Amino acid sequence: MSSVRIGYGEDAHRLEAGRELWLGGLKVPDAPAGAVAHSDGDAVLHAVADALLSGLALGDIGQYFPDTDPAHAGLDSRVIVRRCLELVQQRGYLPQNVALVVTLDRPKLGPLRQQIAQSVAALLALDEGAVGVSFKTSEGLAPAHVQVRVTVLLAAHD
Ligand SMILES: Nc1ccn([C@@H]2O[C@H](COP(=O)(O)O)[C@@H](O)[C@H]2O)c(=O)n1
Ligand SMILES: C[C@@]1(CO)OP(=O)(O)OP(=O)(O)OC[C@H]1O
Repeated sequence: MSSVRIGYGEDAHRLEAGRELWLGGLKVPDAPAGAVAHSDGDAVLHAVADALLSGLALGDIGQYFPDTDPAHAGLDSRVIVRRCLELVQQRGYLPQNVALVVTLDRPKLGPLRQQIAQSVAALLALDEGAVGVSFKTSEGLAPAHVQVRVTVLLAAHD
């Protein structure tokens, strides 16, 4: 197998008023709506986890954490990322850097950029500078929707 691999993941959730919005392991303050999901609905962490798995062709998070399993109701998505990282490490690989893009109309996430980068970096044992975080609006095309796309570079370790 090659010594470097690229992983790609994405996730989307419908947003509904009265729910919490979690992104990258952080609860977004004053969010007008949060994700409708079986777990905590953290689309950043779900996309990161899928990117880790896809880099080594290990499937996707639904196979490891089925949304039909009541045991996963309200699940803290950091648990999903930790498990996926473990699977990658067991195969001799470590993430090198992550690039993630969140598409969300409201609220503005710019003030949370550093905290999200730090949180994702800590989960993956990376420096904050190895996690690039971009935000986009949908330009009003999908106001009740959060979408996240993530790439990750994996490299074989000794
Ligand atoms: N939830 C969001 C969405 C976007 N931003 C920032 O706004 C700028 C413009 O975004 P466009 O989609 O209009 O290109 C850009 O700098 C984003 O970082 C944000 O902070 N929060
Ligand atoms: C996380 C899981 C499991 O609780 O469910 P959801 O929170 O609904 O999220 P989704 O992005 O649809 O991923 C599937 C499942 O693995």
